[in-house]
Amino acid sequence: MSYVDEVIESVVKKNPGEPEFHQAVREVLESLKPVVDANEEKYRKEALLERLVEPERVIMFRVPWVDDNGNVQVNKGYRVQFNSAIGPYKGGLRFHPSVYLGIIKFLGFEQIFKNSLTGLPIGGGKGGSDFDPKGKSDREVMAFCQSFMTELYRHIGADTDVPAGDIGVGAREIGFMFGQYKRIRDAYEGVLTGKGLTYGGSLVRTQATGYGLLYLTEELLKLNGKELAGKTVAVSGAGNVAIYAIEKAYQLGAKPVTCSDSAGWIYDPEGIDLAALKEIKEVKRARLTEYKNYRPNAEYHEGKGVWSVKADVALPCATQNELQLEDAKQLVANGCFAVCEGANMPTTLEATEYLQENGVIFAPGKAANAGGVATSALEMSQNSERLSWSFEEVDAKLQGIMVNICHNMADAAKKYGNEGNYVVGANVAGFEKVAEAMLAQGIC
Ligand SMILES: NC(=O)C1=CN([C@@H]2O[C@H](COP(=O)(O)OP(=O)(O)OC[C@H]3O[C@@H](n4cnc5c(N)ncnc54)[C@H](O)[C@@H]3O)[C@@H](O)[C@H]2O)C=CC1
Ligand SMILES: O=C(O)CCC(=O)C(=O)O
Repeated sequence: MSYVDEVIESVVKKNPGEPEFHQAVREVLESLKPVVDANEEKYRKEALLERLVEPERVIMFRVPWVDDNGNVQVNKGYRVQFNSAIGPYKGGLRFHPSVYLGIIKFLGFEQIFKNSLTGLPIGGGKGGSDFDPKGKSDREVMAFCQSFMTELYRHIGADTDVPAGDIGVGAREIGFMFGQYKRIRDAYEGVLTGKGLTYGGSLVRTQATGYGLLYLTEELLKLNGKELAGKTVAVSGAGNVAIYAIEKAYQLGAKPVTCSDSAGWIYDPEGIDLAALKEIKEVKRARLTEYKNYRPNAEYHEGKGVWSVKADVALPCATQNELQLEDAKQLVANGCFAVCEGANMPTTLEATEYLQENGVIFAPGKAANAGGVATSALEMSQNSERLSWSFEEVDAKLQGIMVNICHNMADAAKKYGNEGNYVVGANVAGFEKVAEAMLAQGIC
């Protein structure tokens, strides 16, 4: 059995009941085989892969809070500090009822390579809770966030671990958590990113993941002799990533025609009405059923279905494993030629393989959605130097980072004999820097 297969087998055995974590490890390690084979003796001697798949620290805690009816509620809280070889732990917090340890571990593991790909000094971490902000009042969300931070504060800091947002955690939640951290620690520091602009946030962070996804998509299409302008785009999700992916798609001359939430999806052949979408999701925090009030001619369907629409480019921006084999088959049958992941691991392994085998340009999330965390790192830099950069300055840096990621992953794929396989390219390019740093720092 190869070294990679041994480690995958041991991860499955030692981490029972965590299929998403197994999936993420399998996807990364299998694509690293050419690098691992070339360095097997050294890596085995240092147990490099065994250390890579084991988080440096896992923190799990109780989050008690009182709801508007005076009842005590209890949620689970997590922070997985996965790898600090190249910088302080960095990665978002997810508040969603589906959160359990396996989800946070898969996200933290992915974050190691994504953060490395940005070229910035940030390690990998992720956290969250099974708390569901949906349907809660602002007071309840604040009570929860304050309780969450009352435990988390002792494990994080501007130079140790810097959380940010993810599903269910946006500007409102970051604000409540920042306020509580400051109060407990009596320190005004860049301990979280995605902060409001009046208290240390960076311009462009709100838009960064969606914008970055489109910058990379445009560059990757160019690299493959195609262009984004004039193309029809299918987008899933209706949150932070999806909204700003749609916005930038329009700016680059493409036409996004779909979006979705966990209850249903919209097909608007005229192109998604961005102002309506922002009002429904960012202001009213309502369901997509409301979209028909703004655009009576658009279609609303319950359940899943975005990938059945005819589109040239697909951008999954909702959640893990939302694009499955059957969806991939439909996309290919409808002539889709590129899938770029805005969400983390939205495409299953089988669907990814099918897309690649059928000549679809496929950009994995750890490259394609790295613009969010990259801009978070730019927020950290601004906080350290007590300065704020202009929108244009941050946006230009973001664009440069995404173009670099695109070329680095393409070059790495080519170097290891897998030209055009951007899954291999992104994983190898992200891994090489982390591996070198881990080896240089000894057994730790
Ligand atoms: N916010 C960020 O900066 C980054 C987010 N991501 C990833 O992008 C994805 C979306 O995150 P955000 O837009 O930030 O979250 P969000 O909370 O703003 O929006 C999530 C969207 O996905 C939908 N969704 C969630 N679970 C779903 C399910 N089970 N079925 C169908 N739809 C579902 C929600 O209805 C919502 O529209 C996640 O995978 C996240 O990890 C990746 C990089 C950075
Ligand atoms: O901005 C950050 O620190 C993290 C963003 C994030 O959660 C992600 O890249 O998946």
